[in-house]
Amino acid sequence: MTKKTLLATVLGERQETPPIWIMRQAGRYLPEYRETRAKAGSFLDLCYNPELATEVTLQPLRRFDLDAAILFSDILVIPDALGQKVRFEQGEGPTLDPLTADSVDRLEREGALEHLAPVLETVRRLRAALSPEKTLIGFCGSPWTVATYMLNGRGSPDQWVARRFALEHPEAFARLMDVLVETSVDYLVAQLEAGADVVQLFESWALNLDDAAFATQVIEPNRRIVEGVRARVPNAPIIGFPRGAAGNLRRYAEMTGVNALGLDYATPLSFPREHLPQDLPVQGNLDPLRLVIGGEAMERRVVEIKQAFADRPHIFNLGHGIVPETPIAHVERLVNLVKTA
Ligand SMILES: Cc1c2[nH]c(c1CCC(=O)O)Cc1[nH]c(c(CCC(=O)O)c1C)Cc1[nH]c(c(CCC(=O)O)c1C)Cc1[nH]c(c(C)c1CCC(=O)O)C2
Repeated sequence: MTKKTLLATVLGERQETPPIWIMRQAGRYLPEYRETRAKAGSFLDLCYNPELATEVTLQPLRRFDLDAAILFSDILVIPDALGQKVRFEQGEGPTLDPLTADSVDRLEREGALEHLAPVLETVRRLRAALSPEKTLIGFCGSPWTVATYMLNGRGSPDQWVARRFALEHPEAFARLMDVLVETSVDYLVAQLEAGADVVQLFESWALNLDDAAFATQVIEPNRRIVEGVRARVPNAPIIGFPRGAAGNLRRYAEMTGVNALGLDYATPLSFPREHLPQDLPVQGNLDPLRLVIGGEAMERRVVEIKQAFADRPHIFNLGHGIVPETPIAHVERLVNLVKTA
């Protein structure tokens, strides 16, 4: 049997050479993505089109020797499936009609999974198309991160509206977390049943929270998702990526029970050695800006990251998503360096 090295690493096996994938590896830095994207209509039309979503998921693997494919979709398909319609206007981030304390109870859980059926069809097609040594990664947004968009109606640098809502309307906020936890569990279980090997929880806005808010808004919902998924898919392999968690990283890993911990690029390379269990797999954490610049700025750091995490299971990745201005040649060089240096 052919081994999936990335899956094995999530499960705790250290590799001589770290496996690699790149957050947002299918995207606008690839001309073939922009071409397929133009055919699809809106961005969400692309997410809900199994044929085109399968195609863009596979595009980066045709160019680079990556060890995993990540399902092409978005974290905001969840609010869209719950009846809070999401729009992606050209050249802007996502917009939604903001949720209020009253409208939380009007979210429609029933039928949410049916709405997501095309995404699950994409997972099945990917499973069939991928060669057996490639790991297929499914994902969802973590409830707090998804809630920041649902409550504010768009991205915001400090998540002010959502942080305020959580403290001012704790009961409505708890009901919102319940809906998101339950829907996310159903969605991730369905992805695993459709053929995903691993799922990642994207908690992109785990920053700006005091440790009490971090416990209720980040740790507890993520813990409930891990528990809920594993109740139906025993030992499901899960990567948690709490971006910006900083001093809360260790507690996040311990209390949620994720198999592997995604590190953002602000996490010091000494952090795992000083603060995390020796056997905990980590993922990360090159600054995407170094991939844009390339040359020494990138190459030295890649070697440092590999050395710093060489004593434990390590999945090489960026510390956040790849950006559209990234030169393709730099991605080629990165993958080469990770595999050989
Ligand atoms: C916060 C968040 C979102 N989406 C996601 C997050 C968490 C990760 C992170 O923090 O980056 C996750 C995401 N979004 C996308 C993927 C696909 C899988 C992958 O290749 O990693 C994944 C895993 C595609 C996408 N999602 C989006 C694009 C670009 C849209 C386009 O092609 O026009 C892609 C390829 C759009 C999107 N989607 C979102 C925003 C804020 C934006 C606009 C910003 C931007 O344009 O880059 C919400």
